[in-house]
Amino acid sequence: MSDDTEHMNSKNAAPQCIATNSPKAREKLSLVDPTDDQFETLKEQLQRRMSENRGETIYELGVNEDGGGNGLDEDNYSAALATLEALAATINADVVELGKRRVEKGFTGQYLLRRRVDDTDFMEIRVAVVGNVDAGKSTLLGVLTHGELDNGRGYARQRLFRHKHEMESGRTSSVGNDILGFDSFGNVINKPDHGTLDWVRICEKSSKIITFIDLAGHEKYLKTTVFGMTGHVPDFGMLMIGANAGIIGMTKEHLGLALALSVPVFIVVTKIDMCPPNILQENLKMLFKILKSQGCRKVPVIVKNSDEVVLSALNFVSERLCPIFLVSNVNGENLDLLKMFLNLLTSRTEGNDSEPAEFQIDDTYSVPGVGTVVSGTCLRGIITLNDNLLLGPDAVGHFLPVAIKSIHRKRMNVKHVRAGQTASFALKKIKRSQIRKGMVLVSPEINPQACWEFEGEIVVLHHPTTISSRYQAMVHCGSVRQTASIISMDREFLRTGDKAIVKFKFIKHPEFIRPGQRMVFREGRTKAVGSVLKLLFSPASVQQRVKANKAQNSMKPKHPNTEQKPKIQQGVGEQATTNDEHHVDTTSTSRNMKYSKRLK
Ligand SMILES: Nc1nc2c(ncn2[C@@H]2O[C@H](COP(=O)(O)OP(=O)(O)OP(=O)(O)O)[C@@H](O)[C@H]2O)c(=O)[nH]1
Repeated sequence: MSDDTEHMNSKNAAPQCIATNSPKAREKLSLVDPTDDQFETLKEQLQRRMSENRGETIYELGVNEDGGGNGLDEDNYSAALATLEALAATINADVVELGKRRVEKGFTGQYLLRRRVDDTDFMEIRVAVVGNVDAGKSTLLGVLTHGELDNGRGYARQRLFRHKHEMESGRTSSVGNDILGFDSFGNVINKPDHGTLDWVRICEKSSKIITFIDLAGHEKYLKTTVFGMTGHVPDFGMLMIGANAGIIGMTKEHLGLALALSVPVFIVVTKIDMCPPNILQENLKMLFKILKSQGCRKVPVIVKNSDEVVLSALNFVSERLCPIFLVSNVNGENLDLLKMFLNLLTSRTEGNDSEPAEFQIDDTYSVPGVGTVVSGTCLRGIITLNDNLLLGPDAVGHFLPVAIKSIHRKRMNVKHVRAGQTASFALKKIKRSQIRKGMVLVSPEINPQACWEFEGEIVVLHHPTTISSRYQAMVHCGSVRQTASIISMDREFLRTGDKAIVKFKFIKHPEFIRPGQRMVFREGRTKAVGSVLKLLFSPASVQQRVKANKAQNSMKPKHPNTEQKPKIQQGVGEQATTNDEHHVDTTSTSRNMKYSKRLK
C-alpha cells in the first residue's frame, strides 16, 4: 500500500464520512441473516441515511465500525448482499458494486445504493472548475460531457465556447455551465446528437447531475471567477493544473480562493501524455508541498485505482483530504477514475423543506414570449410553482411581491426546486430592469431586511501598502457584488497578514446578506477574505438615508416600473459616492452623469 492510501485510511482524514456512510457492526451482523424485526430496523436506518445523503449512500460489507475488518466468507457475503438488495428494493433504489476484495477471512466490498427518481427529479452537485489559462479546463469538460477525446489542439473545447471572442482567442471569459448526468447505476447519460447535448433528455434520464461551473483562467477575468465561486454556490472546486506547466499564474490564487470560501477542492493534473516524467514528478512535489503547507493544511492523495476513488469520495467532504487525478484528455488515461469520483460526490447543502425559502439570483434574462427570467440557487426551503415570494432589495431596500410563473431546472420544466438546487424562474409582472444580480427571492415569512452597513471579520491576504478607513473595494458575498467602503475598524491600519473586525458600508444600494456568510473583499491584487459577523441598522444612519432617499426620489425622473411598487419592507437609501481614489464604478458613474444631464 502506498503512503497516499495510508493517509486515506487515517482517522483524521475521514471522521465524518465514515461515521455517516459506513454501517455499524451490528448492521453488518444482521445483514447476513436478519430477523423480520431486524430487517425493519435496517430499512429505517437505510431510509434515514438515504435522506441524509440526498437519495444515496455507500454500504460496506465485511467491515466493522473503524473501517477495518476480516471480511465475510463466501456464503455469508452472498447472504449479506442479498439482504442489501432486498432492502434497496423496498425503497426503490439500485445497488451497484463499487469494489470487492479478498481479505484475511473472506471478502469485503462497497456498494452504492442510489434511489431511482422520476424523470423530473435528479440530485445536483455543482463543481467550480478553476485553474490557470491553458490548464485544459474547457477541454476536460468537452471530453467529459461529449464523450470524445481531444486532439491536443483544442478540438474538445470548441463545443463549450459561448462568446465569439472566446472562439477566436480560445479563452474562457464567462461563467459557463456544462452538465454530466449519471443514472442510478452510475452510467454516464450524456450522448451528444450531432455534437449537441439535449439537456432535457439528460435530466429526464439522470439520477444525478454534475453541473460544472467553468470559470475563466486568465487574471483579467478574476472578477468573474470570484463571482462564480461565491455567487454560484459550488459544492466543490476542481482545480486544474497542466502537468508540464505546473503551479503557475492564477493556480495559487484560485486554490486560495477556494480555501477562503471553505469549498473542498480536488485536483486534476492534465496533459500527462505530453509531460516528461521528471517534470511531472517535480511539479507534483511542488503541489504536495503547497497543499501540505500551513496555509492549506490538506492531505494530498494521488488516486490510482477504483478502491482509492471510493475511499477518497467517502472521505473528501471532511475537507482536509485533497484527491489528485493525473489524466490525459488526449489518450483518456485515468478519466474513468475521475468520472467514478464525480459519480460518488454528494451535495454539501443540507435540505430541509420546512424552512422558509431563500433563493439567490445570479443572472437575469428577458425571454421573448416568456418575459423576465431569473436564474440562481435555492439556498433554503422549497419553492413551488405559483408561490408568492418577495423580490429585493431594490435600490432603496424595498422588497416587492412576485409570483413564480414557471420553473426550469437545467432547461426542464419542473414544479419545485429545493435547497442546494439551481433553477430559473419566469416572474409575473416584473421588468428585467427591476432586477439585478445579488437580489434574492425569499418567503414573506423571513421578513427580509436590506442592510447598508455590516460588520465583518477579515484577513488581508495581500495589499501592497496599508489599508485604512475610507478604503473602498468590491465585496463578494453570495451573489452580492458591490463596492463597499470601510467606515471603521478595530485598528488604525491593516497590512498583509493582518486580521481585523471591520465595519463596511455599501456605496450604491443596500443588500440582503446574512451573518456567517463567507466574503471576499478585493480590488486589483488587493485581497481580503473573511465572513459577515453582523448586520448594522443604526437609527441615525437609517434617518439620514431616508432623507437622502426622499431628496433623491424627488430629483429623479419617475420610472414607470418603480412608480407603483407596493412597499412591503421599509428600507433606507443612499446616493452612490464615487469620490474615493480606490473606486470608480463606471456603471453608476455613467448612470449618474446621464441623470444629471437630463436634470440640467
Ligand atoms: N496533449 C494534451 N493536450 C491537452 C490536454 N488537455 C488540454 N490540452 C490542450 O491544451 C490547450 C488548452 O486547453 P483549454 O481547455 O483551452 O485550457 P483552459 O484551461 O480551458 O484555458 P482557459 O479557457 O483560457 O482558461 C488546448 O489546445 C487543448 O487541446 C491533454 O490532456 N493532453
